[in-house]
Amino acid sequence: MSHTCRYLIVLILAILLFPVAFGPRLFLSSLPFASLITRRTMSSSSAYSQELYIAQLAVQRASILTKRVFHEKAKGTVDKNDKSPVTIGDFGAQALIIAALRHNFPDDAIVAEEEAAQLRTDENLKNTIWDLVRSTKLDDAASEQALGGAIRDADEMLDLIDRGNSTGGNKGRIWAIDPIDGTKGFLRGGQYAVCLGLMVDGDVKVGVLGCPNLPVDDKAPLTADIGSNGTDDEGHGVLFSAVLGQGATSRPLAASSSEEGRAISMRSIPSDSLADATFCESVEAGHSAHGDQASIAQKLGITKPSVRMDSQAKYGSIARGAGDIYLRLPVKATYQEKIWDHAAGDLIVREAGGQVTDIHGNRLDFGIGRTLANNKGVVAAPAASHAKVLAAVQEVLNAKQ
Ligand SMILES: Nc1ncnc2c1ncn2[C@@H]1O[C@H](COP(=O)(O)O)[C@@H](OP(=O)(O)O)[C@H]1O
Ligand SMILES: [Mg+2]
Ligand SMILES: [Mg+2]
Ligand SMILES: [Mg+2]
Repeated sequence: MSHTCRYLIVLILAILLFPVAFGPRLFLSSLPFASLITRRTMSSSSAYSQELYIAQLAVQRASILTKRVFHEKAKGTVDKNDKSPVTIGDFGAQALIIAALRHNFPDDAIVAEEEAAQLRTDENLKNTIWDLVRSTKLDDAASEQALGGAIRDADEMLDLIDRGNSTGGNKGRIWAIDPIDGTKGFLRGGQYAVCLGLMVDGDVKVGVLGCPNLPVDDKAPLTADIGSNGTDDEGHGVLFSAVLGQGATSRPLAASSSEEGRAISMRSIPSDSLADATFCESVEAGHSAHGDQASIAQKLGITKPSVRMDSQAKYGSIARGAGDIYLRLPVKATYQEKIWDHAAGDLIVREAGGQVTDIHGNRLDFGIGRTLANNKGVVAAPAASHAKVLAAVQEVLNAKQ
């Protein structure tokens, strides 16, 4: 065999063996469809896998608490003169999530919606919440252990709730918590979400949404949901998750942590045929401008009526293709959206193939504090049609001026 021939054989062998030697991920990542492959493999060794695992368990545990609150309220066990049951759910869920984060990531900062001041002056309220918190556990002992187990006493619970007082910013690791998003939906037995996101240097890296009243089935048609008395059957309760660069998934909220999530993606609708699109918006007319949103839909040729639902369940729903567009146009020019109302949903939609901006076309800026002070409103749509939707938003808003 000639020298050149031997050289050629070695070269061919090296090319063939390269993927084996350096791992299939490296090989696959060089292929054009790599993002599709990595989207389906949120493996336990990927970046932020521990954060995702803990966030999912923490949201699952907090959702168990909120469901208990809903059903105890429905049975009339909460005194009418007491603080509202949603307040009980908010405080309890926030305490449980922060306990899990403090145990696992003690150096991380936390921005959470609620604070404990009210509880410190109301013994009755404090004890009601403490009763719920100390008795809410995950079924699986190992998972409960991973979250650090029980909170010591009611005073520690109050201190944990107040650990959510970070001012936020664009430095380091900061968790954003909305223990119950869509308070009004929760009270009506409609949609609500337990929301948790991790930002690193102002960029959302991990997002988890627990939606106890959404259908588990990703293909279930999106229906207006202003209240259904709290569904609590096998077919409801979904957990949406995303890690930056790794895609978005959904799985039953009641599933064990070992159950792999299903990859979800937004529906791809050609931007010239938006007539078939489904758009969703808040139930509350005070939270987004229904009139402007109807005009935008009309401009886009959308014929179906909007689907109104509370909370970040809207982000989850469009991310799995149950709807297509989420519009949240400001009612008052002075209102600043809160980071905990959007952090998880923004990432889940983007990782599912969507684009999320404000009404000016800017990405949501989570790095300037507890609010999205640099943004106005939200426009979320499949990436390919976002520009067209945004143009319609701006036409409608400009025509008002
Ligand atoms: N004027 C306003 N404009 C926009 N959002 C508002 C608002 N007043 C309250 N909100 C926010 O709207 C959230 C609910 O959103 P949605 O309308 O999509 O269900 C509330 O979250 P909470 O329910 O956690 O308080 C609250 O933070
Ligand atoms: Mg909220
Ligand atoms: Mg809330
Ligand atoms: Mg609130």
